[in-house]
Amino acid sequence: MGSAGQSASTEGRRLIALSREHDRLAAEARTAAERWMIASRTERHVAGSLAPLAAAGYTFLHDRAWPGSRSRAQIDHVLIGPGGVFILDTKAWAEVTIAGGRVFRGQLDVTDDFDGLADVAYGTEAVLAELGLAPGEVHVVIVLAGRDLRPTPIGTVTVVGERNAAAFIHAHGFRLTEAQIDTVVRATMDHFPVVAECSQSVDASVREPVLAAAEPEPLFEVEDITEILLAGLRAEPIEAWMAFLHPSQARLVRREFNGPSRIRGAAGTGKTVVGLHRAAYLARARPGRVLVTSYVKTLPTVLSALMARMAPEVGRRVEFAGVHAFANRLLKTRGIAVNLKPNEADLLFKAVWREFGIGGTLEQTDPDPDYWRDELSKVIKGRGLSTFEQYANLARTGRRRALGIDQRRAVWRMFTAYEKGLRARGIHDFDDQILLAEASLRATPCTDYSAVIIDEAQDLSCAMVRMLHLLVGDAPDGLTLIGDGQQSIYPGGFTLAEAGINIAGRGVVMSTNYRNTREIVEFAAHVIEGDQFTDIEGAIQTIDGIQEVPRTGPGPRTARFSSPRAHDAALGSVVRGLDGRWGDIGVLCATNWQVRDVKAALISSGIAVMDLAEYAGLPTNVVKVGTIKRAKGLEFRHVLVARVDPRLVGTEPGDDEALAIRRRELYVGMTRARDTLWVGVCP
Ligand SMILES: Nc1ncnc2c1ncn2[C@@H]1O[C@H](COP(=O)(O)OP(=O)(O)OP(=O)(O)O)[C@@H](O)[C@H]1O
Repeated sequence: MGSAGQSASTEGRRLIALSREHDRLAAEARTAAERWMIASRTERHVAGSLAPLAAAGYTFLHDRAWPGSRSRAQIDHVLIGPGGVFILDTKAWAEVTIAGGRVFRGQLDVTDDFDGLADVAYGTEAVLAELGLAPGEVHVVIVLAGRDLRPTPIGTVTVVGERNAAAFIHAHGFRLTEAQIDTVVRATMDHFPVVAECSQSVDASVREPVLAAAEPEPLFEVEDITEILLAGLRAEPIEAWMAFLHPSQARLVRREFNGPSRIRGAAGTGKTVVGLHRAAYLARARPGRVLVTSYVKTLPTVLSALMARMAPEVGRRVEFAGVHAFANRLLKTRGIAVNLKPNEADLLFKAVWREFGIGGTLEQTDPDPDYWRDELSKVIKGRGLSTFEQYANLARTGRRRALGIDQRRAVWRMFTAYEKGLRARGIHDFDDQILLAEASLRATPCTDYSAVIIDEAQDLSCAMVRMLHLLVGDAPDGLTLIGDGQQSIYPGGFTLAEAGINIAGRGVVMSTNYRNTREIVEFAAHVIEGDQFTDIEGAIQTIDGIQEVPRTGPGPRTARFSSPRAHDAALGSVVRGLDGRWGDIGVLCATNWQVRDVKAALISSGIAVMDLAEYAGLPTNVVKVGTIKRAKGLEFRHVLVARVDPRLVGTEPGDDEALAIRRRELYVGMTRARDTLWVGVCP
């Protein structure tokens, strides 16, 4: 009996413990169920709020698996449409505040909770870059359910209220074509698989519950939806390359370089396009500013306008400045006085040339004072040489006249007299400005920049490259040099080794020409055929690889005139004979005075013109006229290269450096043309 009573009591206790365990599990399941129900209601509601986007061409993927994860974590929505790819996570958070770039839920800082999604976006970018999608087209959006909150960027994600989400997405405009959307949708479906239904069997029988149909009120009226759809239409149109690249370009945009790198390639191979995307990518991916710079002072303005359309969200994180403007600003902020007087410096040079050049060994070697001005500016000051020994031993890469020790002594005498003259007058030239900036950065480093991208790097002096290198040093992905030695139009070349920069194993060559037609590429290549030049990588180069040129068009035309007057008189009718808008036409000359004459000729035949010096990349319906130097890096549908010296076309290239540089300049002018090229030759 004793033992029977005992076993009954044990069984009783066991059942009580079991029922308690059931209660605990049931409570847990109820809490979990509530969470899921809230999440599901929230997600469904948010999905409803986004529904107007379907009419605007968006495809919705709901409840997708977290890529590469076995957990049950889900991505609420992935939207793919004309504005790009949007990875959405919905949050039904009650008390949310955003302050100082952080997100708080009540007192709790939850900003770091978004890191996982940022990683998902990073992985998605990599997968879609294989198709050519530019990395900036993948966005992470945190939607706060039921809330009204304007889009607020937090690191690489954007937090937005449910009410504002659809308009925010559609305001990205029409960046992808239907065919591109289809391609991206297919790859995105593979990348974010469907969540496998979880089939936990439930050992319980319950009465079918009767649920009240308590769906929340709709968030939008018809007017709201119309407004959302209009937002997309109002977005600025973009160029094809702003959202979709060639896969090799998209890969290069994201490529990690463990130190300074160089992107090389002939005109029109998309180097600047990659540079711009890379600037935006680096600005998004890391703290600090990104500097995009170039020798041509108008180019950064144009690139900045392109960036504003391509990736408005990176905003002020990417800074565009000509290399002189950058040095000027740096010195100003640091309170270093520069008394820049280029005209007075020119007069001073003329005086020292009269005293030390004319009638001596230098004039015998080359009677052109400009050659010696370049020797001082590009060879000596462009490198910041400070002792005669340095100059005596210098290789003088790319200079056409070999100088013996006596000639070098004579140059050095002229140089020291010039420097003394500058100091006596208390003035600086442009080279001083760079050298001062370099010295200042050496003494007091600047840590504001995480990356520097130099476009048309072949045109910078050695000291300029050294100064820019000091901003980022050899940091991974810090310095990117973009350029083409074939387009080098300033004398006094140097090698990167001289500038203390090592790019071993980090040089990339681009070889597909996206800008010009095959006819234009072949025609322009003819001008520089056999041209040998020393590239900043140090090797003597001829033509940069075989270019693939997918586009074809009409053959370029050459018109020969007996005088500049006859040439200018014909220009008006050539311009009128071109189809399309005047804004698509660029008329390019070698010198400023040719520009002045050509502008006058066009104006007198009733054609509206604008000087390239004032051009800021905005579409205007006027013909752009300017020097080829100003047109560096730019492009026009139709290009008229005007007043071309007959010596530059048709004859064999000699070993004359000045002529070789002018031929390269002509080549640069010709390769600005996308579709048609006209070349006016006159003595
Ligand atoms: N993936 C692409 N798809 C379509 N067009 C492209 C693509 N990449 C570049 N382009 C076009 O080619 C043009 C030339 O590109 P970009 O200006 O980057 O060349 P570049 O190599 O810097 O030329 P340059 O050395 O002459 O300045 C661009 O303006 C753009 O119109």
